[in-house]
Parts: sequence; C-alpha cells; structure tokens
Amino acid sequence: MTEAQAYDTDVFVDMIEAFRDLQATLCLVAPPPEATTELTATIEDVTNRLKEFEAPEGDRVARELGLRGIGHPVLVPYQATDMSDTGMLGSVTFSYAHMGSTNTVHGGVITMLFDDVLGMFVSRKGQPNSRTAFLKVNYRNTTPVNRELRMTASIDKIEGRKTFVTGTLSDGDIVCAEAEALFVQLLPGRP
Ligand SMILES: CCCCCCCC(=O)SCCNC(=O)CCNC(=O)[C@H](O)C(C)(C)COP(=O)(O)OP(=O)(O)OC[C@H]1O[C@@H](n2cnc3c(N)ncnc32)[C@H](O)[C@@H]1OP(=O)(O)O
Repeated sequence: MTEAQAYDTDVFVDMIEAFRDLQATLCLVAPPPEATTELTATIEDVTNRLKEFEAPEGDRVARELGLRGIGHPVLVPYQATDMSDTGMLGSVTFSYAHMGSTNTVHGGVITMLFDDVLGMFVSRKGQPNSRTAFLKVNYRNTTPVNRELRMTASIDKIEGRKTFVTGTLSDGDIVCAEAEALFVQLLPGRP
C-alpha cells in the first residue's frame, strides 16, 4: 500500500469485526421469510457499496493487515502471546460462526486455524515463503465455542527446504486437537 493510500487500519478491523458478528448472528437466528428477504437486500447493498472500493493486489487492506487472521473475514483471529525460535504460545476464541454441532467447533475450521497458525510460525521462525505440503489433525475432544483456548506450536525439525512442525489446541488441561504438518519452502522464482 502506498503512503498516499495508507489510512487507519483499525477502522478496517472494526468493519471485519462487524462482519464476523454478522456471521455469528446468522448461525443463531430464525427470521420469518419477509424479514429474510429485506435483510438479504440490505446485505447485497453493503456488498455493492464495498465493490466500489475494489483495489489491486498489494493495495488491499486485508492483505496489508497480514498475520493472525484479524484482517481476513474467514480466517479465525488469534493472539500469539509468546514466541521463541522453536516454540509459540497463543490463544483463540471461536465464535458461533465456527460452530459445527451444538456449541462445538466445526472440524474443518480447526484445521484451517492450524494451517494459519503453523504457517505463520514457520514463516517467522522456520523458513519464509513456505507452503503447507501436508497437515494432519487429530481431534482428541470436542472444541467449545465462546471460550478462550490455548494454542501451542513448535518447530521439530528443519531438513533442507522442509520444516516439520506440530501444534496443539487445549481447553485448560483438555487437549481438543493436535496437528502435525510439513511446510516446504518454495524454490526461487516459484509463484
Ligand atoms: C504468513 C502466511 C500464513 C498462512 C499460511 C497458509 C499456508 C497455506 O495454506 S499454503 C496453501 C496450501 N498448500 C499448497 O497449496 C501447496 C501445494 N503444493 C505445492 O505447491 C508443492 O507441492 C510444494 C511447494 C509443497 C512442494 O513442491 P516442490 O517445491 O516442488 O517440492 P518437491 O521437490 O516436490 O519436494 C521437496 C521435498 O519435500 C517433500 N515433500 C513435498 N510434498 C510432500 C508431502 N505432501 N508429504 C511429504 N513430503 C513431501 C519431498 O519428498 C522432498 O523431500 P526431499 O527433499 O527429502 O526429497
């Protein structure tokens, strides 16, 4: 983003937060058809208004905001509270938007979180410009929504372009899910 285009990104984060709230609320309601039709038109109006501000890659605010899912409407926002060269601690709270069955998190959302968290960690402390080659998730217990959970990530091994990494997601002493992944650094010139 050029200096001329720079602006208060907090304002953009506020909009993404409002959108997340919309997604979570959508999972909780049962509006009658008339209200649904009216609300659909309102959402379409907002989308059309936003389209007036479409920007080329590099100038898009969501990308500029970068890591930790905060500027992305679909990724799960999380906090990285402590990071060393080989380990990371963090926290995350899933919302109703991430629900699979009653008050528990959809398994695919947990995998998406691991991909994002482990990928961020590898790019910071492993090897930048790496892509997920594989990501295996073990679901040990159900994962609650609306509760602060703890995350860990650790780099176990680096071999050439390969970074092997593991992660956990816990609710207090209960391990909800564990992940192991391989990230491979792209060869020079590879898009
Ligand atoms: C800051 C950002 C945070 C967000 C992070 C989000 C991360 C993502 O979601 S990335 C998107 C999802 N992933 C993808 O789209 C990747 C698609 N796949 C690819 O691009 C390629 O297959 C890629 C880059 C992984 C590897 O390709 P390439 O660079 O040609 O590597 P290649 O030569 O085949 O293999 C290199 C080494 O890795 C190993 N390897 C590659 N893939 C795998 C695999 N799936 N399983 C095991 N080993 C593998 C190879 O065996 C080889 O090992 P060795 O050096 O010991 O012989």
